[in-house]
Amino acid sequence: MASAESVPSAAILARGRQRYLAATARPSPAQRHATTARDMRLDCGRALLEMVLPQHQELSFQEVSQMVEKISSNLRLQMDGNGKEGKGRYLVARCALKAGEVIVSERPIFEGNTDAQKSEKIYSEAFLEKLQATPDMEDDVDDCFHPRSPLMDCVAAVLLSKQLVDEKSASADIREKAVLNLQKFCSLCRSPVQSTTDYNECVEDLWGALKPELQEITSREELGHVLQILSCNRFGHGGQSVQLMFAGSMFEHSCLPNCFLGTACTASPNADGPQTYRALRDIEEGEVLSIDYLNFPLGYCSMTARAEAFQKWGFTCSCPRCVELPEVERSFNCAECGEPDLCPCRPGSSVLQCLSCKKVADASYAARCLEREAQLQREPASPARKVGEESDDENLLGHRHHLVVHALWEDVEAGLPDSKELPAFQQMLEVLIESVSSASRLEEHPALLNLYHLAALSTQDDLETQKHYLQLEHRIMQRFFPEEAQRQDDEIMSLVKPTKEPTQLETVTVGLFLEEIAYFMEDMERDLWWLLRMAHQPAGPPELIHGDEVIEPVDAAVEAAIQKLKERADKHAEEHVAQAGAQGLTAWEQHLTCSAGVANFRQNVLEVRWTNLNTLTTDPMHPMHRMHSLVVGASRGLGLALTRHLAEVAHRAGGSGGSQGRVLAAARRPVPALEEVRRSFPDIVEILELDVTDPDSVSSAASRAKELLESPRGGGGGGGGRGGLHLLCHTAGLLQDKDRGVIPENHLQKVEANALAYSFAVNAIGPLLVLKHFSPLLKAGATDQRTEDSDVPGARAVFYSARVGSIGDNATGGWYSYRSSKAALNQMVRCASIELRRHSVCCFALHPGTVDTDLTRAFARARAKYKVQDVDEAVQKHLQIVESRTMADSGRFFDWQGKEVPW
Ligand SMILES: C[S@@+](CC[C@H](N)C(=O)[O-])C[C@H]1O[C@@H](n2cnc3c(N)ncnc32)[C@H](O)[C@@H]1O
Repeated sequence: MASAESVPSAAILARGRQRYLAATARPSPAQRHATTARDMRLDCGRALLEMVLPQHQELSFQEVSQMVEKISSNLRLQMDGNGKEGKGRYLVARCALKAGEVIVSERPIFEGNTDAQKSEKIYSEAFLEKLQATPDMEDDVDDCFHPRSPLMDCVAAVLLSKQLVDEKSASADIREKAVLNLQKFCSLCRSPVQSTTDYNECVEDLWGALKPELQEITSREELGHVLQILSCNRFGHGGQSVQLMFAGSMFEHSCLPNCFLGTACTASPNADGPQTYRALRDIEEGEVLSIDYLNFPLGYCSMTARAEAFQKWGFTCSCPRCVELPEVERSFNCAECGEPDLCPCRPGSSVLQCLSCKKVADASYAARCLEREAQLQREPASPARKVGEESDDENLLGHRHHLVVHALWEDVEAGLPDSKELPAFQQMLEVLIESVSSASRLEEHPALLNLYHLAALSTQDDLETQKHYLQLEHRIMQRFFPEEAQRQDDEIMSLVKPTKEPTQLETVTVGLFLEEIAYFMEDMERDLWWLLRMAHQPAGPPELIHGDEVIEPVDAAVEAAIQKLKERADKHAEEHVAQAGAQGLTAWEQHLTCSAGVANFRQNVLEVRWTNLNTLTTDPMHPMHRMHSLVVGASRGLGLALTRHLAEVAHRAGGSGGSQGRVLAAARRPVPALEEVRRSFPDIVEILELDVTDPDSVSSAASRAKELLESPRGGGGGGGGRGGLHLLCHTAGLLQDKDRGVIPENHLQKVEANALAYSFAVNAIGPLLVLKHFSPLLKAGATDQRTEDSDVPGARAVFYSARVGSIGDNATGGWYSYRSSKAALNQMVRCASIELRRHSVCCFALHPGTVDTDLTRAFARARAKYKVQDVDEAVQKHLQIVESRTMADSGRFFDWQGKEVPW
């Protein structure tokens, strides 16, 4: 899977400019010093807008801030200096933000792509005959005059927008939008060091190529300014696109940024869709927000090289990486301990100190290292290869030195090598992974997504290692692109889960999914996809949509592929079918499982990469299938659905001799629907009588549960082992009970002491009593399932609370008893989480959303206002949330989408 590799402007911009613009620019030193960045911006700001749109006003700082704050309520715009000095405008967090959280999401004001939609018009109408691409120029889209250059496409977008403002046939709306975009565009910062004259040659060429009608609406000077704005603010996707953002252009730079441009490219690969900036780590309210203008691998270089790059933007970076931290990008091999950790103790220092053994290198060794570095920098040949070929005496550069890393990066970008070179490829990836973490001082970084993915692809012969990389990749995806992780999870799930109706799937995810298979199965991807669907779709395969085209999977080639697969499966059948059969797979799945490649795919991609969605349904080996759970409030609604779902999961996982999970369903009395579930799963489900308002009943239910979990199953089979409980789902709760006078009071005068006390008894005191009496069982279960990873809970307790119980979220008042009893429950969950943390029991509160149950049916208005979820789908989601919680989530409050709710 490709990572979301959008990078800020000047990185790519610098490349584009170097190739064309900078090459043609010949600023005289006098010019360079005569006009500073700030002078340019201020002195020419008004002039530029007047030039572009004579009848319109330049935006003031207040107007720009209001617009920015309207785009995202997380942002505040501030100004440093008086315009001639300081860093100009910059963004600040208005509130605390969590890592991965979206800070701002906006569409580009102007955009250009390699498919050059905008410039095509200008090219065909204006200068096609003058600037036709020759075959040898085909791929050279970095040249800004290439007909498919994204830079030229973006210039064209600006010119066409300007033309539109005066176009009588365009609607007022469209013209207004064009004006606003041009106003925003003209308010952006301009490339500081190079003045308009730097662009003279480029401007001249561009001007000469323009059709007279277009020349009429612009000027050479204006074109120069447009190029300057593009230079300073350009974002882009590799060499494929140029995007001009408005709020996004206000981020300042830091080499240790707290934000990143984090649009998962799989969500909208070609779209002029919104670009998303996210938090790279937790951010406090009032913190200055920054992104890395250079990104990895461009910014992975010496501090001096970075400083040179920043000169193009006219600033000197004063972040800790540029000023005080050891320069890890220039690591040498330590002569004392042999570790590759000897680096300048501060940026630019010639004193080298080892980060491992802490020894300072003697002056002569340091001089040899620095001399070797300088020599390699002067030599054009690849230093990584040179380093590999060095004699011991010259083997001075550490493997994380930027000269080595850049050469490795190039090799890795070339893609997976032949199988015999895979081990070396993995080593390269390991070095790059280490380098990203050490330079960013972060263990989890979005740049690792693609590296982990490649690492997983390159380890197909070692399932355990592959699993490890897929897990790491999935963690990065969830941390930095949570919505995309969820979207993929849902789509993959729909791919492997039986549904009644054939559905449509986007090729984006299917493509990723097939990429995995294709790697193992050569050209059989579409057929395999079809087979997988067949295996799970009683109603036959769905349509596969690619753009507007519906791909018909069933044809002669597919028939042949099926035959081929069957043969392959048969070959492995003897070894595998018995095992697959024991896992309860269908005949088709058995065939698929038997294929070594697909077995890889199933085990590692589905079971690991999409762990949390898959475990409960298709992975019989997952520990959650052998866990013992308790559902309190199991007689109806969510509790009943949870009981049924957990029982199905335990049943599907099969097992015997005590290895099968058990589900204890606690209810005030056993209602017919619950009896029915018990009858369907007699070895799994046990009903416990429990009234949360009666302490004795809770205590005896806990004793009974202990007996059941310790005793032989169903009076005969294996028992529950050490009598532990691994999951407690407390769903019992009360919103209204007319017989007891409990109503959602909308007025103080409707509050009644007895009703209030009863609400508290059911919603707050009851759950705490349940936890009091069942916590010994949870602790035992946690001891049972605890792993070496202290982040992974041994047992989990989820308490169904409600967002209306959040004090921070209460804007409308009312519902006194329900709100306050749920608030009390929240506090109790928090307290218990602290007490139970050291036992590895994770406790948290969950807002289930509006689910189609008896409770919500009584509230027609609420149902109309909120998305009502189907109860079975809802409990599956809840269990995914339960399962993906780590100990860090204990004592917190989440909603049904896994988003945190304020207390
Ligand atoms: C993309 S713009 C950022 C917004 C800009 N500050 C403004 O007022 O519009 C880039 C410019 O911001 C300033 N800048 C960004 N990061 C900076 C930093 N870390 N230190 C000083 N100036 C910085 C430089 O003038 C740079 O040319």
